[in-house]
Amino acid sequence: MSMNPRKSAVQAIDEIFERIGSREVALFVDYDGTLTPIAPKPHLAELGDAMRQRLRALAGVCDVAVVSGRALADVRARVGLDTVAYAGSHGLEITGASRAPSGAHRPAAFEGLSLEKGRDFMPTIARVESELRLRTGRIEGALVERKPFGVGLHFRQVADQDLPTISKHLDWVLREFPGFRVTAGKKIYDIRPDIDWDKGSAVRWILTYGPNSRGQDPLAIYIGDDTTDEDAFRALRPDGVTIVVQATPSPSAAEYCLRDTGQVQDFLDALFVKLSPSVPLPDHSSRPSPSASL
Ligand SMILES: O=P(O)(O)OC[C@H]1O[C@H](O[C@H]2O[C@H](CO)[C@@H](O)[C@H](O)[C@H]2O)[C@H](O)[C@@H](O)[C@@H]1O
Repeated sequence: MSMNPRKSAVQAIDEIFERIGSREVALFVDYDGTLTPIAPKPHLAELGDAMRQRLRALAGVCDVAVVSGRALADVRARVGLDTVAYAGSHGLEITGASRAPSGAHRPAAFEGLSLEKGRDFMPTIARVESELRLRTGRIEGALVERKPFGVGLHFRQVADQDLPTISKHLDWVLREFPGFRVTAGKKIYDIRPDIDWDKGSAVRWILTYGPNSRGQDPLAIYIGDDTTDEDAFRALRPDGVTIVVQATPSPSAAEYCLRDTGQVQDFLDALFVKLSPSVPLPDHSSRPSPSASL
């Protein structure tokens, strides 16, 4: 992981455009902390209309996929666009766009792709979920989030003195249910099947079986902010354009950075202009507020 001063993707926009050249772009974006500012609780992280408009517009000029740690059904409902593809449960479930963008003369993004990894783990995941609910149910602020292929244990609202108890229960579950691994994200422990598959494998799979099957060699652009996005950064370098969203410089495998979701929006605007110079930008009126402290 590099701590070298990273270039801002907004300031390095000309360099990124040079890398795009005449290639098609495949745009991958993470959800929490990238498209929406981090919120106190998972259900509060709603996608702003301005960001949705940008994704919709971009889906008309390049293939777009939202790659999230959330359940695929959850992130799809939050984004609410059927012209983009989705990967949920940190890449363990994938689906191509269900519709082509109207009037854009392009096929649906990553058309026909569909994948589920870790189905064999589902019965055990249900047991992990119920054990965690049982054991952390009395801890004020602890929240268990079930995804089809994993379980999130949130502690953003948990008092500092209760954090060791959270860790103790997590350790117990990991001992009791071998075959799982845990990723520490932003005030969350994500318990997922210990298989060789992550957001990096997911985007590589999408690139292999998506656009390439139409005879293209797109340039991947990946924007993300969290631990599991690092897998995608590593998988896509050196060809892909990798952009970490972070308020202060911290170690990351990404080549470029953006400060917050407001800058993500600025970058998406610039990308849209590059890919479709003759089409007017969507409305600029509503901007997300910068990410709160992470
Ligand atoms: O890969 P992502 O789309 O970034 O998902 C990562 C996790 O995001 C969500 O949790 C995080 O965001 C919440 C809302 O902003 C916040 O309250 C929480 O503390 C963060 O960890 C989501 O709930 C998780 O399932 C994802 O794994």
